[in-house]
Amino acid sequence: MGVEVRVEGLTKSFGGHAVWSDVSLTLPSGEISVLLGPSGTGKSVFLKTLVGLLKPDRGSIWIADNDLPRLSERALYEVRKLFGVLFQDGALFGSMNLYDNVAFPLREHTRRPESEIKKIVFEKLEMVGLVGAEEKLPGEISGGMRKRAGLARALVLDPEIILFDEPDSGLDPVRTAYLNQLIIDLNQQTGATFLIVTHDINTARTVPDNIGLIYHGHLAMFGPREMLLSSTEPVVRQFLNAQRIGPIGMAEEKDADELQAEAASGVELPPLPPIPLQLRPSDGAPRRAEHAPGAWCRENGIAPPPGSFS
Ligand SMILES: Nc1ncnc2c1ncn2[C@@H]1O[C@H](COP(=O)(O)OP(=O)(O)OP(=O)(O)O)[C@@H](O)[C@H]1O
Repeated sequence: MGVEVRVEGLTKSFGGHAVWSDVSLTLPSGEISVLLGPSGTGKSVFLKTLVGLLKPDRGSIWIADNDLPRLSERALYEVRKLFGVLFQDGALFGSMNLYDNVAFPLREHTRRPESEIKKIVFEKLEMVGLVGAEEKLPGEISGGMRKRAGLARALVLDPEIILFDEPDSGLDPVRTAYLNQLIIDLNQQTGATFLIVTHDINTARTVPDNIGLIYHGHLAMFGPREMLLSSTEPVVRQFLNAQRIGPIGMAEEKDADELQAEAASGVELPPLPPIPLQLRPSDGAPRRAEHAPGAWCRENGIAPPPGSFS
């Protein structure tokens, strides 16, 4: 029912260039965490490193008493079964219909009879609302349906940890809202630990229990949602409120001259917007890891922006 993932001092580079260094964070068991960051800061690399597709230069990824980068190939193969991954485009096989795509991990990794496979495939297709589309090829359905099919496939081995790489990319706002609700409902049903990489600020503000921000080769901040949504730390504040004013420039970090010019121009950031309530499961029940709205702010003596949690 979900496991904790503890990352300690993780560093990854390609050809001597560090993508990010010394990343430490804990994904609490059964909770939803979101990872944000400007394009190219290595969020996808982080997901691939977590699941063992890329090897870090340094650091640990602890799941119970297994340190993933130090496991043998054989042991890693077993631990990988704890993960379900939804890749950006759904990563479906174009020549297979949705049924066979979803059945694929079961046929590859288990010896279950076809009758049992059928039962599981239909259960997962039902969870993502795709019963009736099982005969379709990926090329015959919309992008949103492909994401849901990829999600059904990610769920098929009953993972304890689910990683989502930009589940909302290419979706319109309405489909994104439906997908976010589906993510909350799946978290409620499965109790798995979720990590979502997204660029969608509305998703980041309403879906997770925790938020992390990667910027300029390091983890700028990771913690409870209310901590980041009430933060006045310049990078966090700029990114989570989608502002141009702040340390993050068009392509990279602004230099000192640019920041000075910005300060001299007298333009100020607008006040922090109210912190919204977290999305709840469709049946209106409290989330598994629900913390009372405003509890983190109260416990830490932080006044939330006016109008929060209403
Ligand atoms: N296998 C690889 N070999 C060499 N460089 C790589 C490899 N994979 C990723 N990179 C580099 O690592 C950096 C981070 O890439 P990544 O795709 O993780 O960024 P991202 O934060 O997910 O970006 P986006 O938000 O645009 O999807 C990029 O500069 C990319 O070119």
